[in-house]
Amino acid sequence: MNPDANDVAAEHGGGRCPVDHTAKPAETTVIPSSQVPGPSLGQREQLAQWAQNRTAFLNECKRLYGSKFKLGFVPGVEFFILTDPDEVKAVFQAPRTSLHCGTSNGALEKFFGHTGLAFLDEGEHLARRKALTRSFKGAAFNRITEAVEQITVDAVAQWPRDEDVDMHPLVHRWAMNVIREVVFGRVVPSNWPQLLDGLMDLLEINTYPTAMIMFDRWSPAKKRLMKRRPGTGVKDFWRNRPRVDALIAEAVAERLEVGELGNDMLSVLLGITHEDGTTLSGVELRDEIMTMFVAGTVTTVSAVCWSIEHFSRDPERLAKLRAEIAEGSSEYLTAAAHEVLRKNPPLPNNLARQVMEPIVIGNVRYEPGQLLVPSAELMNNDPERYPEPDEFRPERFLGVQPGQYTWIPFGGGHTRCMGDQIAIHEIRTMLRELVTNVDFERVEEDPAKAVPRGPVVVPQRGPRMVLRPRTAVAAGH
Ligand code: HEM
Repeated sequence: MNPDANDVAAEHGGGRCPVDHTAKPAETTVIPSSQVPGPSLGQREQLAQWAQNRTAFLNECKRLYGSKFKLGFVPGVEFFILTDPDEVKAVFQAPRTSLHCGTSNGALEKFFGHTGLAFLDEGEHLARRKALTRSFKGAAFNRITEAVEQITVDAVAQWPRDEDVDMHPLVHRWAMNVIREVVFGRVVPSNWPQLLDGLMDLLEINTYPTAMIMFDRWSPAKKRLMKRRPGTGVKDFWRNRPRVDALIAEAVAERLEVGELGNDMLSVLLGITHEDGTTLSGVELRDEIMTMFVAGTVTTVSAVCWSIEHFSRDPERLAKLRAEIAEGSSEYLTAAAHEVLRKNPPLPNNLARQVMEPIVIGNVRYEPGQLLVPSAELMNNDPERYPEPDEFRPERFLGVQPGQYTWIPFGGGHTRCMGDQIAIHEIRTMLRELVTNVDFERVEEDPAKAVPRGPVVVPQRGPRMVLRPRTAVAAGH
């Protein structure tokens, strides 16, 4: 039996805990998930509303139905959107056998295959994640964060000045170079320029609505048909994927020849053995490497682009950020990174967990096959927690750590983003380098609309900017 909290407090010489832990929790009636409210609109209409203005649709559902509601915009799939921090915590802490994460990542299968970390569950996920931790923490983390500084200085120095540019591809190439460091470390493959171009071409599919369709699962006949259909990006995707696969295989073969192993991800992957003693296959290596190049870039790029969007529209806060940086402090910079991830979580509603065995969360019993979705978008923008949530206001996070179950851009539990600290470092480093060296001149007056780009949400058209060089005096050199 667990010791009573009061006994523990007394044993450690503390006063009595003000909460009576012996009190029985109030009886709650467990209801079946069929009783969770939700719009009575048909599937097509829900999908149309989601596609037309997802944020408004979700906010309206929350207003009408409360902190959790049911949506059914995909035939045969019931989504339960959750926004109560206790219920979100219960989802993140649920046993691995009750809720699966991997099985609900189908739309990304076309990039990652299904043997990478994001697709694994239960024991396989645990083992892979444990092995990979060495390439994210400790000495590896220090190596990566040091490299991010140089990669960022080099990138910003090369970005065009005094011309109208779309920031997205520039930021994306920079983020790819960071993940190159995570994956390959100091032994950069000799085909990296080709691999970088191939990855950028492959991810162009994210600019089409097709990106979130599971077209990998189409029949060969449908694949042939869709390849001929213009404006879907599918043909180019299928042309680019084997090219990228071959370049990754070449890079792996080169590493095996060089034989140098360290704490980079490829080294760690090459050292993994399955229970039967076999090492990871070429497909498994590819899937894991692709997981990093997709999961670790599209998200960070979204956050950096939103940071540029917000600061380019807010001269006062930009001046405040610059003043702080000039003083050698970084509290406001960190608060800005937290705020951008609050206001514009790159993955607004992508934390789906599939119910594998009946589970009670809150007062609801969910059934196998249903999808539980903690909504980062709704939670991070709750006006009771974050007054005037539409305002970009880094001050909210000055001296305040974001809550583990109320600020969830990185998800949570055993599948919480592995690159969260790297991502925060990237956002901070890029923001600092940019605001120190350039002035932003907006090409478009109006605030950028939030538009989907594959799994993430980004500012429409980039944002587009003219980067004006700051004079040495203005930059504080
Ligand atoms: C702002 C940037 C980023 C955001 C918002 C973000 C967000 C997320 C989210 C929401 C998840 C799913 C978490 C869950 O299911 O609970 C995830 C998973 C993951 N992310 Fe990130 N991510 C970012 C950057 C990165 C970076 C830079 C890397 C790699 C260096 C990375 C690697 C991963 C991996 C490997 C997973 C799968 C974890 C697992 O299944 O165990 N992410 N990320």
